Amino acid sequence: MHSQLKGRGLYVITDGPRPDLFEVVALALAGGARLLQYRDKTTDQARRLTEARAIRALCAARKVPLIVNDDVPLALAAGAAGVHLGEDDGDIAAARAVLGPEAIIGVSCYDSADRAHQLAAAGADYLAFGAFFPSPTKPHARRASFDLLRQTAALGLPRVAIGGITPDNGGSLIDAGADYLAVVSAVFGDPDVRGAAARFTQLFTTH
Ligand SMILES: Cc1ncc(COP(=O)(O)OP(=O)(O)O)c(N)n1
Ligand SMILES: Cc1ncsc1CCOP(=O)(O)O
Repeated sequence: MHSQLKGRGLYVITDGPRPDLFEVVALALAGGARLLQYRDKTTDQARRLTEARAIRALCAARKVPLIVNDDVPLALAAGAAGVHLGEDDGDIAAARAVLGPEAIIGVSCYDSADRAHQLAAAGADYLAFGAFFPSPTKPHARRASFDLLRQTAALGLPRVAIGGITPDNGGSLIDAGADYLAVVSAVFGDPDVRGAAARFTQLFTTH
């Protein structure tokens, strides 16, 4: 188990540019987020690097690992703790060769226990499953069942749940075995970002 992933908690994910990006990231961290992913699908590489570096500094102040979505070169250039890879984002060995043995490499397993087993054997540091609920951020995301969390417990890796997670439904995923709840809209779409993050954080004390 990667030393920076031993706990449980809220994993917040940004969703593209916004004028108050640094402010809302700081508020999510103040609300107790334990992992932060920089996710920006635009092609403005210069802005993406500037933002990722600034967010890395915010994360460092709270000792929260920064994960970059999709983009290994950006993760390296920004000094991020790691990268999140989906099925179109290259393999774990290639990312590890660039980012080094200490990097956190997380992977999307979608709705597949087989994929989770393969990627665990290939050296993934965490396994993400979902979407568990309809996602406002990614409405066409594949749907996953709660059983997947139970079926993959024996792999011994942190399991991340994603997709339409709210403070009201998140507890059920923790009860089913999720170590981290990955959230975009229910944190960054809430007018009270810090309060929303704190409600998720609180779930891990009651579940
Ligand atoms: C924690 C976490 N889980 C799943 C995803 C989705 O990754 P991917 O399948 O690559 O899809 P995009 O994020 O690229 O739309 C994620 N980013 N983070
Ligand atoms: C990136 C991603 N992959 C599956 S669902 C999702 C988006 C999650 O966002 P939200 O928390 O708003 O449903």
